[in-house]
Amino acid sequence: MAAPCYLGWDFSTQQLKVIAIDEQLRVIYEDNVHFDKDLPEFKTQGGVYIHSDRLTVTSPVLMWVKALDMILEKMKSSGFNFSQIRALSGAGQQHGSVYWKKGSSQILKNASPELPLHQSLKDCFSVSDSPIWMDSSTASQCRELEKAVGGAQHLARVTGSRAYERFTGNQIAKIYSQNPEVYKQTERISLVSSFAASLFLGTYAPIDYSDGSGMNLLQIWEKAWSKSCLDACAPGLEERLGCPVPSHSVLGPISPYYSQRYGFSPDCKVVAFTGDNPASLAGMRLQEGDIAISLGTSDTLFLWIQEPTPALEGHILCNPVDSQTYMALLCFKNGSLMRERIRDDCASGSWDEFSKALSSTVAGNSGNLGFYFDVMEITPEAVGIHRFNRDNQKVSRFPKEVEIRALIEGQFMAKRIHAEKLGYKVLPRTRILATGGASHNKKILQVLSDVFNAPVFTIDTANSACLGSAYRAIHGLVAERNVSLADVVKLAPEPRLAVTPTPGAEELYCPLLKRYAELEQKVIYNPASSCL
Ligand SMILES: O=C(CO)[C@@H](O)[C@H](O)CF
Repeated sequence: MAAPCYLGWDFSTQQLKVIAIDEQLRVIYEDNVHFDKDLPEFKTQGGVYIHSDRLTVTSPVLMWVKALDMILEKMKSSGFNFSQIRALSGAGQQHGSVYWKKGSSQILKNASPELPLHQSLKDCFSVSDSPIWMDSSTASQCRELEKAVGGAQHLARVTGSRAYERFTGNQIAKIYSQNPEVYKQTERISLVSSFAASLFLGTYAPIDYSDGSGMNLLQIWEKAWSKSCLDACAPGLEERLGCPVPSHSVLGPISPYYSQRYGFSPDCKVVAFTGDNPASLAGMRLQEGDIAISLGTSDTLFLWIQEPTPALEGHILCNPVDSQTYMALLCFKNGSLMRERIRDDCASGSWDEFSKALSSTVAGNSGNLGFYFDVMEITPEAVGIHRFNRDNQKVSRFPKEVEIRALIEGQFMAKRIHAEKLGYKVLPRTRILATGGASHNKKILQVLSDVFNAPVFTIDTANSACLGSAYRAIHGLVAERNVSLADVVKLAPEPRLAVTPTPGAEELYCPLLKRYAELEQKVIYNPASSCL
């Protein structure tokens, strides 16, 4: 009898990934299909089409279907034993949407095991190029939605976010207004995550609460669609979306298509798919009070929050592993590219010199503060470089090592301030899980630890969404018995402790954080007086 295993899928922007883990959570198989390289017939760049208006960004839905066919064939020819899979779950890039044409439910249900799925489903989509998260062509729909429901702050309070161009409700509103006939021909609208789950289920899979929180349509407290938001986007939307479900739901057994074509056990369960960031929270095994910081091109914060306060920045989502709590997502666009530019200007392009500068300057930088936004920042909406001395006077430059510390302290103080604005509280048990390029630099992590007054652990999250999906596949089988995800994955490798806060850090940074928040109000982008 083959040892049971669990699959985790990640339908991300550039590739489809799969990971198989055994009962001891050891990875026994992983594979991927890279859209540009392995499916060149679709001619995508980075898995997407950037349209001539530079605002519209889409991906061909049949490419995602064909990638699944391809990866399953690769697994089959590698001799993978599909009959050992007890459950599977997955993730999809958030906010993207898939439009199923009238009659497709029957075609999906009766797909012949003699054919690859992409051949059976080739006429099933009323929109062949799905809008995805990189799209920013729906500014007018965002304004209309906020107006229809009582303003940006009210929309944030109800759905967890103000209106964002990439959010699905606004994308659906654009399709309805520009192609009413296409919308009429559409019997079901999925997110990328629930579309992927549908392929395994052989019928339309419901949207889960967590990924549904990225649509500007779901009431995150009641966990039900907001009628006023639905009506503001398009008529008859509720029946096209179906009812949302808890993210740990077992949706049903895998479609017979997979048993007949690949040898899956008919008892293999499909657990609701979710968004890539919620899946990463599961993969990083975040617990209440933890913060995950991905220090990448843009810096992303995931927070596990009990009592969130939705704000005009950042996003509050239903928590994918505990439907009584929430997760927050904060994106900071000026991340590693900003750090590299200052490294080049002030440390001759060397991280060693950059680190030495951090060691040679005191925590708190003698009261010097800086805001570094080479590109328009998301959190907050601001642009440019703004430096202030200890007396809050604007200055045009800092000595090189002061500039380096002002950048790093400023980036991390902004993260703490905006996390606390969303209701996050640094608790005695708070852990910071750092990942991404800069998480290999201990001097940078020491500043992070001091600003948050919390220990920093490093964790490799290359496949966190995939791994998190495999963890959620296991969790789905026991969630109804109130077993927490943490219990299910306690055998997983622990994050490694990297640094702890310097004694006295909290007393030093508390007043600085207050000053930083006040000065930030001065640098926020105001189109009327753009020359600050
Ligand atoms: O838009 C985002 C989150 O709000 C991105 O992180 C996408 O989920 C990436 F696929």
